Amino acid sequence: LVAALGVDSLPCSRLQVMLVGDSGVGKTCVLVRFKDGAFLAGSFISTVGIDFRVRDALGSIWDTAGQERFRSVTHAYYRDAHALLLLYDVTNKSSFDNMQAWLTEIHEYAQQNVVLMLLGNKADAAHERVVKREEGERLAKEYGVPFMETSAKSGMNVELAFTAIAKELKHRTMKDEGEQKFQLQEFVKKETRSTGCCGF
Ligand SMILES: Nc1nc2c(ncn2[C@@H]2O[C@H](COP(=O)(O)OP(=O)(O)OP(=O)(O)O)[C@@H](O)[C@H]2O)c(=O)[nH]1
Repeated sequence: LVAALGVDSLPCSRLQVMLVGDSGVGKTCVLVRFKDGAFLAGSFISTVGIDFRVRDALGSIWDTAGQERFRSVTHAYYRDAHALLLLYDVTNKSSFDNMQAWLTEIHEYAQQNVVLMLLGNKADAAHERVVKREEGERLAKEYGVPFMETSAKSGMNVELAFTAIAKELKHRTMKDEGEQKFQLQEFVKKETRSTGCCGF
C-alpha cells in the first residue's frame, strides 16, 4: 500500500483510506484506475456496503457504497479512517449539492483530525459537465479542504490525489519535528497547476 501510495515509508501502521460520496460518482472507478491503471467503462455495478480494493500489511483503501440504504454500514467505518476522499460527479448537480450533507456526516462520524480531500470526478466529460471547477473550488475553500478535479476515465489527477493524502499522513506521523511542515493545500495547488489539470 505504501508503495502504491507513492511514498517510501509510513510510520503509522494500518493506515485506512476511504472513498465516499453519492452512488455513481465514480468511487470504484477511481480506485480501480489508481490500483490497476484501467478504466471500468460500460455497465455500472453499484458497490454493496463496503469493499476493499487495496490491502496489505500496512493498511487498506476502502471503497464504500454511495447508496443511502448502506449508509449505516459505512458510518461504522468512518471513525477508523485516517483519510477520506470525498467525491462528487461534475456531470451530476445533485451529487455536488449533497456535498454539504456528506461534510456534515463526516464531521459527525469521522475522527476530528481525518485527512480530507474533495474530488470533482468525471472531468473528462466536458459536454455533460454541469458543475464548474470554480464551484468546487469555492465549496472546498468554504470548508477549508483541498480540492482537485479528477477523471477515472483519463486518469487525470487520480494518482496525485492518493499521493497528496499519503504525503500528508506521512508528515503528520513523522517523529522528526525539525522537518518543515508539509502543506497539503499548497501541494495540491502547485501540483494541479503544474499538470495543467483541465486540458479537455
Ligand atoms: N466519463 C466518466 N465516467 C466515469 C468516470 N468514473 C466513473 N465513471 C462511470 O460512472 C459510473 C459509476 O462509476 P462507479 O465507480 O461504479 O461509481 P461509485 O461511486 O463506485 O458507485 P456506488 O458503488 O453505487 O457508490 C460507471 O458507469 C463508470 O463507467 C470518469 O472519470 N469519467
